[in-house]
Amino acid sequence: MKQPENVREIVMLQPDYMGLIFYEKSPRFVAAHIPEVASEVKKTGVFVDASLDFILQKIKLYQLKAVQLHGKETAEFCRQLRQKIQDEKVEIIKVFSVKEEFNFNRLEEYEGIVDFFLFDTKGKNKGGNGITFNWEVLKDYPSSTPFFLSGGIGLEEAEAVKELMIWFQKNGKENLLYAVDVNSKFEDEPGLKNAEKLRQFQERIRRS
Ligand SMILES: O=C(O)c1ccccc1N[C@@H]1O[C@H](COP(=O)(O)O)[C@@H](O)[C@H]1O
Repeated sequence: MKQPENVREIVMLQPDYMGLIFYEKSPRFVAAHIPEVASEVKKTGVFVDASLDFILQKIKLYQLKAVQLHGKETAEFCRQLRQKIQDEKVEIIKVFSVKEEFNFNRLEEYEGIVDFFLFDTKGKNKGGNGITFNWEVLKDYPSSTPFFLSGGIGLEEAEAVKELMIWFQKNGKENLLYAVDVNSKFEDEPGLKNAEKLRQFQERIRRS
């Protein structure tokens, strides 16, 4: 999200999280003022290999409730960030890019430091590539840290998302697939979300 009026419109849909991208090379880079949003909507800063100071500054300025680390941030970096924000209730979401396969051993050193993992598709850009990955790999997810599903999710993927949610429920892992992260497939232009498409998506994935 980056346009004030669009933020107001999308908040009405009561998303759990709302992403603000603080990566200058992104067409979604937040340069404008972002209006206050209801406290239930967690404003999430998306960063790519940013410095600790830069992240801390944005947390304060935008009252961020979560940070999404979308670069090559190490576990040690996440630990330092956690230490700096331990008095504020700011969640840390660490992103991993996936294509056909994924080595889940990579998560181990982040366990207990970050709140969530997020799986996005490996692509030519750091994020916002608009392409899905092979979600079958997630059925081998070995961790107890909940994760966000991301990467190229649009209205056409609603049924497949629901099937995956049901699979996790049926296999006693209902708390692991914690959230579904959508981005470019719901835009009229980069950074401008289409409220009607998002409403339809919510309706489709929430329908039991
Ligand atoms: O969207 C961007 O421009 C972006 C730039 C740098 C890092 C992350 C970015 N977006 C994140 O990418 C994923 C997937 O997006 P999409 O659905 O494939 O468009 C999502 O987490 C965005 O927050």
